[in-house]
Amino acid sequence: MSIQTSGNKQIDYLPIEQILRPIPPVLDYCKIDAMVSTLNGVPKESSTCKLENITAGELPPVDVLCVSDKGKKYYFAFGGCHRFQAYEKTKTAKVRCKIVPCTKSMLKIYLGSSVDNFFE
Ligand SMILES: Nc1ncnc2c1ncn2[C@@H]1O[C@H](COP(=O)(O)OP(=O)(O)OP(=O)(O)O)[C@@H](O)[C@H]1O
Repeated sequence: MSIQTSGNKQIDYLPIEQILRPIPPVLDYCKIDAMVSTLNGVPKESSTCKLENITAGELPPVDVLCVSDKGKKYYFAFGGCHRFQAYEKTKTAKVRCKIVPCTKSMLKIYLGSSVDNFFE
């Protein structure tokens, strides 16, 4: 659970290819393998999660920022790099998310002037 979404109980499922990930991941492959095992229904703890906190078959939702621009919605994730890898490895088409409404100028805090490269 994150500070941004602790009060948001709604879970959404977004197609993985619709989520933009501007920051290159730094990966712990043991963690990805443990998450794959959890998604496959065999809960396995990792460096950031104890077995008793795991639900077999699913991973905690990823926070996704949603920006509307010129009638189109754009989705950005700045975290969740291990969960995305686990979803790709298990060929899971939809990512379990918590969606946070955001504006282009808020996004600029993270992306600087390169923010415009992400919009049509
Ligand atoms: N093997 C696992 N099975 C189920 N849940 C896990 C497992 N490992 C970690 N988690 C949970 O997944 C969430 C994300 O973990 P973690 O932050 O380590 O990875 P991440 O997907 O790279 O996210 P971020 O980049 O935002 O840190 C946490 O709530 C953590 O408790």
